[in-house]
Amino acid sequence: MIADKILNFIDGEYVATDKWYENRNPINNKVIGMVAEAGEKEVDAAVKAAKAALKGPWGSMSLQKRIELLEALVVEINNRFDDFLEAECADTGKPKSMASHVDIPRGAANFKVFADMVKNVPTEFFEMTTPDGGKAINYGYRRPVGVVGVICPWNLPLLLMTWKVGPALACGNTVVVKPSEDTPRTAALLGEVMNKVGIPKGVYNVVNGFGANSAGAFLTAHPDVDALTFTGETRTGEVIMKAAANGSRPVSLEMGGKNAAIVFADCDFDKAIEGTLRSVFLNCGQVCLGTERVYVERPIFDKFVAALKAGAEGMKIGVPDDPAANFGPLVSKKHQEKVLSYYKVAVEEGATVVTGGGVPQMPGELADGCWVQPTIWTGLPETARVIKEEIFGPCCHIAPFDTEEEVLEKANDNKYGLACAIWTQDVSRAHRVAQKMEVGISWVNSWFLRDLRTPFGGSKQSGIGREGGVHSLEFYTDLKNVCIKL
Ligand SMILES: NC(=O)c1ccc[n+]([C@@H]2O[C@H](COP(=O)([O-])OP(=O)(O)OC[C@H]3O[C@@H](n4cnc5c(N)ncnc54)[C@H](O)[C@@H]3O)[C@@H](O)[C@H]2O)c1
Ligand SMILES: O=C/C=C/C=C(\O)C(=O)O
Repeated sequence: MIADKILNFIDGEYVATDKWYENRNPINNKVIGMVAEAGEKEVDAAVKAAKAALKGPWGSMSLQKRIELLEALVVEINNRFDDFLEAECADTGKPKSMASHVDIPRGAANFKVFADMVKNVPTEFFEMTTPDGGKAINYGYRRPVGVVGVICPWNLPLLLMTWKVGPALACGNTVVVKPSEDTPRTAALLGEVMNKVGIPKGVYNVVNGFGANSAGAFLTAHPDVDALTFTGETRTGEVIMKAAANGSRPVSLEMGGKNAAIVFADCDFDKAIEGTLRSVFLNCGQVCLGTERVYVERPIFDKFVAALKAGAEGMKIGVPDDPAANFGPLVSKKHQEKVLSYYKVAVEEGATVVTGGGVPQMPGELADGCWVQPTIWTGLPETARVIKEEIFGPCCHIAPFDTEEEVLEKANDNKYGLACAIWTQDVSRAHRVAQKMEVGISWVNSWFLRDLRTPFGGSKQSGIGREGGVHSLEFYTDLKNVCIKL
C-alpha cells in the first residue's frame, strides 16, 4: 500500500502541517501523494526532541542495549522489506529487481555494520614516563557529538540516509533527517520501524521539505544541531558548509562526481564491458560513483564502442514491477530536463551520438514519465561540457588513449575526484594507476563493490571527510583523552 500522505516524524509521532506539496511517480509523472512540509516550527520541535532524547533513556542506555536495538532494526527492516521496496520504487521509479538487491538490503546492512563496529573497535591507550620519573597513562574515549542533521539526496534514498543514520545512532547520537523533497517515503517509513523496535522517542526524527527557505535551510541553521552530514551536489554542500560555520560545527560532505573508467587493451574484455555497462547505466545513471567518461586504449577502442553500444541498446527499459527491466526513469521532470539539456549540448558541441540521445517511446500514460535513452557519445575534445560537468544521467563519452601518462592526465583533469574504475590484467599497472588517480575510491576490475569497513568519500570537490568503518566513528563521536598521573 502506497501512502497518499507523507508526514514528518517528530519525537516518535507522525506530524502533519498546513503546507503540502506533491509527491510524483517518475514512471508517469502522476501525483501519488502529498507531503507535509516542515516549517521552522516543526524543524525546531524535531531538534528539541533530538536534544531532549540525548538526556533521556537513549543517552543513559548501555552500549549493549543500543547494539541490541540496532540489531532489532535490521530484523524489522527485513520484515518490512516489501513495504520499503514499494515505497522506494514509488518515489524513484527504479526497477524492483535493482532496489531489492541494492537499496533495501543496504538499508539494513548500514545498521548492522556499525552495530558491529562500535562493539569491536577499541580506543587508544598510551603509557608515558613523567618528568619526576613516574608514570602516567592516557586513554581515549568516545562520546556522541549530539544532535546530527542528516541531509539526503534522491538517488539511493534509503541507502544513503541509513549510511549516515546507522553510524550516528550506533555512536549514541540522535538525528534529524531531511530527505530529498523528491523521495520522502522510506525515511518516513523508517519511523514506524524505529517505534516498533523500541528506539526511544526523539532519537530519529524526519522533517520534509526543500532546501533554501525550507526544512533544509532551517535545519542547517538551527543552533542546537551539533554536526551536519550531507550527500548531494557540490554547490549545495558549499552552502551547507557556510551554514555550519555558524557555531563552528563539523561537517561531512559527500558530493558530486565526474568519474572515469580507464580500459586498457589487456583487460578481460567481456568483464570490462559488463562492468562499464553497470557503472554507466545502473539506476539510470543516477549514482554518484557512476562513470560518465570512458577512456579506452586505442587497439580495442572500436571493438569497445561497438560492444558498449550493443549493451546500451539491449537495456530493458521498464516500470519497477517488470521483472525483466533493468533501466527505469530519471527521478523527476526537472532532472529529465537537465539531462536532456546535456544531450542537446553534446550534439551542439559536435559529438557523434553512438546511441540514444533522446527520449524513448513509451506506451500510454508512461509517455508522460521521466524517461531518457541510454546514451553514448564519441568524438569530443576534452574541453567539452559533457566531459567536464556532472550530468547524473545514463550517458558517457568514450575517448581513445595511447599511453598510461596520457590517460592519467586526462582522467585527473577534473574538479571532481570521487571514484574511478580501472580495467586491466597487469597487476603493477593496476596499483600504479589506482594510486595516481586523484579520487577517494579506485576500483580495479570492478565497480561499486562495497566493503562497508573501508573509507568512503571524495577528493577535490567531491567531498570533505570520509565515512565508513572507523572513519564514521571519527565523525559521529567526540574523541576525548584522559591523562592520569599514577
Ligand atoms: N559523494 C556521494 O557519496 C554522493 C552520493 C549520492 C549523490 N551524490 C550527489 O548528489 C547529487 C544528486 O542529489 P540531489 O540532486 O538530491 O542533490 P542536492 O544537492 O540538490 O540536494 C541534496 C539535499 O540537499 C537539500 N538542500 C538543497 N539546498 C539546500 C540548502 N540550501 N540548505 C540545506 N539543504 C539543502 C535538498 O533538499 C536535498 O535534501 C549529485 O551531485 C550526486 O553526485 C553524491
Ligand atoms: O550515489 C552514490 C552512492 C553512494 C554509495 C554509498 O555511499 C555507499 O555505498 O555507502
